[in-house]
Amino acid sequence: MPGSRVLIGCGRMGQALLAGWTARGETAFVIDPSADRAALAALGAVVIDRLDDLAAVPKPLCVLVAVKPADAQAAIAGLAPWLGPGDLVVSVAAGVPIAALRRALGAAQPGVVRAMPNIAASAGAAMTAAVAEPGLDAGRRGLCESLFTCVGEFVWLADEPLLDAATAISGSGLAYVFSLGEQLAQAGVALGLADDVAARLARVTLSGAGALAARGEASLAELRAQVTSPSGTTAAALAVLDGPGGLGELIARATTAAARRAAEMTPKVQ
Ligand SMILES: NC(=O)C1=CN([C@@H]2O[C@H](COP(=O)(O)OP(=O)(O)OC[C@H]3O[C@@H](n4cnc5c(N)ncnc54)[C@H](O)[C@@H]3O)[C@@H](O)[C@H]2O)C=CC1
Ligand SMILES: O=C(O)[C@@H]1CCC=N1
Repeated sequence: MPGSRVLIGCGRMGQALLAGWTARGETAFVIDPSADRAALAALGAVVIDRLDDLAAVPKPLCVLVAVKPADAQAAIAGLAPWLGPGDLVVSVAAGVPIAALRRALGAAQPGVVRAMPNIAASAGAAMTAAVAEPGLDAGRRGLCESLFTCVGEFVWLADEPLLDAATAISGSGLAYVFSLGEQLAQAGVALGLADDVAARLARVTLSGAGALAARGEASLAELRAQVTSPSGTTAAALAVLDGPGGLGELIARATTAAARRAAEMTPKVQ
């Protein structure tokens, strides 16, 4: 890529993305006061201590903002003096709208994208959804896609409010699946299995389901049907899960709460 990648905020999400970039041979400049210099050097990343040092970084800049939502505007505002019309700012901060990012940029006029990846980026298995400002050119759209396709799959969404839905489904969704695994392990213990055996059965079942789903050869409904013998054990369990107050209802309530929370966070960061 011509120009330079700059990562602001190298915590859980930033590090996962950075590892994907550097594995592809991309160099990146990292701004994070808590940066683990040795770990970043091992990845081939360059830590920037003073924003003034950005003056020497080859342009155009492609800036990925991965700080907490409450820190996003301040982090971007600090960078604004070094940003121009040919640059790109991509924020993964949940609930921080493009308008708030644009306000923080002031007179600087880089292209702006808001994206929602997930932490499976650290395993090269992320799902990222994103919305670009209207008019963003194809070159920078492609550049944005490349930030995320090296760690998983990517989709553009038509409207910014849909990002709250994506946050509720794929951004946070891994945690629901892990929670399901925890519940399975606890249920195994209740049925008489030793703790470690129950935990192993649950973990490998989760990863097995993920592996089958990742093949993409069958829909999730088809995969479920393959496990479900008529009048068998799985059918007995699914009758409970599909019943009143069951999994469908719980997931609908949980994802509605997540999407609502993403929308609630918005005014606090403007
Ligand atoms: N953790 C997850 O599963 C996902 C997180 N996100 C978003 O990613 C963002 C980061 O989340 P995490 O990585 O989980 O948080 P984190 O707390 O692990 O990392 C945030 C990092 O930002 C650094 N930081 C704070 N202020 C800064 C500043 N002004 N300049 C440079 N660095 C600064 C901190 O030192 C820290 O290392 C959040 O906005 C979150 O909404 C999005 C999708 C999934
Ligand atoms: O919980 C959060 O706010 C972030 C956004 C999506 C996943 N983690």
